[in-house]
Amino acid sequence: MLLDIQSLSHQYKSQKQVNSAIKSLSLQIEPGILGLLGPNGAGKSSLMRILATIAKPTSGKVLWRGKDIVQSPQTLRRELGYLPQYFGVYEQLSGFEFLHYIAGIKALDAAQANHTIDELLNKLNLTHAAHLPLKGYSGGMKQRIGIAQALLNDPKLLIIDEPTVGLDPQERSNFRQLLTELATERCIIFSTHIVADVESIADKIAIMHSGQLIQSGTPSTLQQSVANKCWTLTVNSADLRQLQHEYIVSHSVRKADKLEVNIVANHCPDASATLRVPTLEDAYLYYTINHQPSSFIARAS
Ligand SMILES: Nc1ncnc2c1ncn2[C@@H]1O[C@H](COP(=O)(O)OP(=O)(O)OP(=O)(O)O)[C@@H](O)[C@H]1O
Repeated sequence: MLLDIQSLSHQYKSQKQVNSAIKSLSLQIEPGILGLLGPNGAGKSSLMRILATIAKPTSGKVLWRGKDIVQSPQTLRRELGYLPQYFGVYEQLSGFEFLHYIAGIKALDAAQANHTIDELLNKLNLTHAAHLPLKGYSGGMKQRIGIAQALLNDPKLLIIDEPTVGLDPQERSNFRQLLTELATERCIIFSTHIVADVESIADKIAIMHSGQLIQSGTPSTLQQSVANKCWTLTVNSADLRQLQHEYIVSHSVRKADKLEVNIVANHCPDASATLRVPTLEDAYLYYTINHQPSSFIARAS
């Protein structure tokens, strides 16, 4: 296994309080795409910063190829690409200049960097804008420059934190396609609170809530684990609010003067409700709202 997270905890301490952002989290990560899902404040970015060797854990260990990343950060950094949640660029530089600047920081060989930058600009559809200042780039183009800088050293661990924020639907779709192409023989950790971003591309999903890992598994394992809890029900529009109060409503569609509502619940919500095929969104909502212990899937399967 490439990345082994062992009982990791992280606390932010201020004069007045201690905030536990990660609580005894263990996870083993193999090559492929890991979708790290969780609501705002779940601890995803804190975990990403530790994995990127920018922050040190309060306790626990992370091993990369068997080596502790706090004791030997360089072993990981040589093979790491990181796109943080808030990625700033020097707006007056062109895409080409910016990538050269980052290649310098990463101490890459200059001739090799030239070649790699050309390749990456081409792969990320940015060749046409390579010599234009970054201040004229769209959100999607800047995000692609962010990915390009993370890929400069051909990383074996690529960490991307909420990369699709600000992208339009076409750019999101292109971005997912790109990640699928990049996923062979490397670990990609993709953090997001948007299930649709990862459900079609992730090999494995990990769900965080309140600093804890509450579930992990393949998308289909997670979906199957809620198979007997996903119901469809047709109701009057006026009943929706009450249903939302009582149940997890994952989706609703207007059908003539009625509403077809998807509900996730442990028991049948109404005699007229029928079971339906579960989605990853159902599983995500079920676990984050109910906050089940991580042994649940093992018991359910
Ligand atoms: N620098 C900090 N100082 C104090 N508390 C922090 C700091 N950074 C994060 N936190 C807290 O740690 C917890 C986890 O935050 P984190 O940003 O890791 O979550 P997240 O899942 O990435 O959420 P988001 O998607 O909103 O960024 C939250 O309660 C947050 O307020």
